[in-house]
Amino acid sequence: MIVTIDGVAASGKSSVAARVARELGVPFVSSGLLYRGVARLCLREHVNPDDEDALLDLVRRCPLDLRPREQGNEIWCGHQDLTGELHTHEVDETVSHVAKHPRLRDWVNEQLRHVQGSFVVEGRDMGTAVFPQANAKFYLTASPRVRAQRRVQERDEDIGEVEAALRLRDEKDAAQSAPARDAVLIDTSNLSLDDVVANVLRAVRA
Ligand SMILES: Nc1ncnc2c1ncn2[C@@H]1O[C@H](COP(=O)(O)OP(=O)(O)OP(=O)(O)O)[C@@H](O)[C@H]1O
Ligand SMILES: Nc1ccn([C@H]2C[C@H](O)[C@@H](COP(=O)(O)O)O2)c(=O)n1
Repeated sequence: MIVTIDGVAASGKSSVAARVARELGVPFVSSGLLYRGVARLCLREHVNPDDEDALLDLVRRCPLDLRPREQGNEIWCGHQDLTGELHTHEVDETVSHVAKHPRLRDWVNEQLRHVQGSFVVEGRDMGTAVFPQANAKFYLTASPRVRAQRRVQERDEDIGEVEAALRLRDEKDAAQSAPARDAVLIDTSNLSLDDVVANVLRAVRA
């Protein structure tokens, strides 16, 4: 069984996917971490994120390994665990540049399609481009203000700046972020995490 959870930035995709996967007893997979891993490598190796050929060369030289773990996914580059370096301001600013390239997206999608068995996967285009055959599809939204409020509880940042950055990332990611036609849309603005998880599980088990 494949369950896809797509949605806009900071809408709760990874928190919901992790909880739903735990309830279903299957792994959860975070596609955004692969894009974030490439952005991290770009910053480290001083590669231009707008140069697709250079990015493809980078992932050939420094292959990334996505490891689904119950407590969260990890991204490794050889013997180096990059996981702790993926949710920084710099990566947030770079990642949409990386994610706009079709051939780089093909590379990411190929890594994801190697995942075997049942799983819950989250991202932007999991229910559309990558796993159109999924058994259940969800698309999470929340107002930019609510998403910014949730983010500042995790990171000590200015709420206005966080909201502006989220709006900008939504715009940059819009091309690959349309909901699947058969996805259940959930506006989480006024729902707790428990409510969203319960709604998803109810629909999956129906
Ligand atoms: N329904 C909810 N109610 C309250 N807080 C929530 C809810 N959903 C998620 N959160 C909180 O909002 C924050 C962002 O959630 P999360 O990281 O899961 O979003 P995301 O969509 O995976 O983000 P990103 O796109 O940046 O990877 C987390 O602190 C999470 O605990
Ligand atoms: N399937 C995906 C997953 C992610 N992206 C891009 C867009 C985001 O800005 C970035 C980071 O993802 P997040 O951690 O916010 O889920 O990666 C994408 O284009 N397609």
